[in-house]
Amino acid sequence: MDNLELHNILLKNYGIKKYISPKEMNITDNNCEYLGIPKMVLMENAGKSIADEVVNYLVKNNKNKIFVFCGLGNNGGDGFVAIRHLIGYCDYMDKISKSSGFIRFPSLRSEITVILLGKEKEIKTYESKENFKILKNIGELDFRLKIKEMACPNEILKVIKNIKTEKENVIIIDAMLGTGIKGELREPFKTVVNELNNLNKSNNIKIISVDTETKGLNGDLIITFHKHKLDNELNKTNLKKIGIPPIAEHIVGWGDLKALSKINPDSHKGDNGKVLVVGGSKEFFGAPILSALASSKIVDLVTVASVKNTMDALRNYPELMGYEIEGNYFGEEHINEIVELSKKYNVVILGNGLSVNNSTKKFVNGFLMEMDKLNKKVVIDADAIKVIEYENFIFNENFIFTPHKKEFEYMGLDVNNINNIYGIPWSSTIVLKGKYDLIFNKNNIKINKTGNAGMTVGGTGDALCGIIGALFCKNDAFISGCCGAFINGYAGDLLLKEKGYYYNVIDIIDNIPIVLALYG
Ligand SMILES: NC(=O)C1=CN([C@@H]2O[C@H](COP(=O)(O)OP(=O)(O)OC[C@H]3O[C@@H](n4cnc5c(N)ncnc54)[C@H](O)[C@@H]3O)[C@@H](O)[C@H]2O)[C@H](O)CC1
Ligand SMILES: [K+]
Repeated sequence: MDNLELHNILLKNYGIKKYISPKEMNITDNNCEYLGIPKMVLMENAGKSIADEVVNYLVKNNKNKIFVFCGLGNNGGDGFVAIRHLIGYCDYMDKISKSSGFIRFPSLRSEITVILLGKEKEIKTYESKENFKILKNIGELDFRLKIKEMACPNEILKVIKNIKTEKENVIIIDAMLGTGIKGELREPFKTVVNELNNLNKSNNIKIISVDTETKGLNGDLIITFHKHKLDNELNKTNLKKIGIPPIAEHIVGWGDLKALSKINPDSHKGDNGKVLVVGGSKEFFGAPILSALASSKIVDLVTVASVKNTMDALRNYPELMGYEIEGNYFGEEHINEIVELSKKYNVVILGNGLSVNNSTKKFVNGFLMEMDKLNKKVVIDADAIKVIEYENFIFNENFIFTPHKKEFEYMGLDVNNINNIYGIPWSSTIVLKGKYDLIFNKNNIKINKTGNAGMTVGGTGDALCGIIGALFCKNDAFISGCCGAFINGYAGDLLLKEKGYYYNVIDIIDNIPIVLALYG
């Protein structure tokens, strides 16, 4: 069974998530674009679904004045689209004679007032800017559409005071903030939310929120998209599908890379990650160096702990540091010193070129026991996977395994006998390599399609570990596994375009910064 089939089978086992976090929604949104669905299309679908719901509300409750408070992000953009569709329900005549053969639409007899809480030039995204421009084009000619750009709380207070005096029935649409909110509410949003909450006491006013209620707002109805958001009260939320395919939540794309923690410009040496690579042996002295080179493209400090042969080879790489152990293989006698050494690093990458024998078996099992106690983040690859005694092994959430199919079977998990994968018991993250990489743990599963046949060249697994280990310094295991697989494969895809299949792992490693610059 290939990983694509396995993914489809396992997906059923994960079931459908009812809620989605803002971070997951953002990743999904961006991965829709990766799948080829423009954000503009999603915004159009979202805005139309708002308008349809508002019109229903209008007809049922005979409301006919609308005030839309819009933010500067895509929540505001949804608001702009909704207004355009609401105008589309308008007609120029108050009465429509039967003979004219017009179908009776719920006509909005009076105006729609749009309050942009800022200046047009402050609107953040392309799709939002474009939709605001369209509204201005319409507003110039259709006097029922009044557009105001306001940032000063006092000006806004005047508008809200006028709403208070309205005799007619009013709908207020909250398109201020959605899933992009960060931290405590800033002005002028804070004033608006407080005033709208006071306003909402009168029964001729109803408040409808786009996607989520702006923090602190207590409205009457929320129209949310694609999946329920954790903060929304379900009993006043209508869920609208806007054309996001389920796979958008399960494909690894640039949306995942955009969600990686960013380098802090004021950081000091070591703040952006320190990786310790524990691997190598008399025969296989190069593998840990490849892993370390890949990590060194992303983090500040990388040290290779290994045997003399590796140290000799390491001299050619001044960007890497070395820690030499006695003997030709890691053994029980090395556990304490490497545990001590590991305390200075954020992540340990274990296994590349370690060799499979009794000595390394004792080292790996004893060392991982200590890593579990220290809650240390470890990427476990290749020979380390082969020597772990799984029967009483603790798969904790700080471990990432990077097996190919054969190594996966060492873990007692045969892809052709998936029953023992169902109900995955562990918190650890697995990156199951293949034509399609599967990244999964007990909560999530994603599939990565970057990469090509040129990646069969030696060392690409070592490079993958290095990337994952580096990302793991500042990110959680699942997103590190996903992005590591994406970056490694995408680096290979760039080379395929440039050189055909004839590239090696050093070419891949050199391409890591290019992929991160493109999407990170
Ligand atoms: N996910 C989807 O499939 C779709 C989502 N859409 C809508 O997009 C918003 C999320 O848009 P985003 O631009 O990421 O964020 P917001 O518009 O919610 O807010 C960003 C905006 O707000 C400012 N801001 C952030 N924090 C604060 C704060 N504490 N106080 C004041 N201002 C704040 C920030 O500077 C930005 O200007 C989602 O909810 C949906 O409505 C798509 O349009 C349709 C598909
Ligand atoms: K909102």
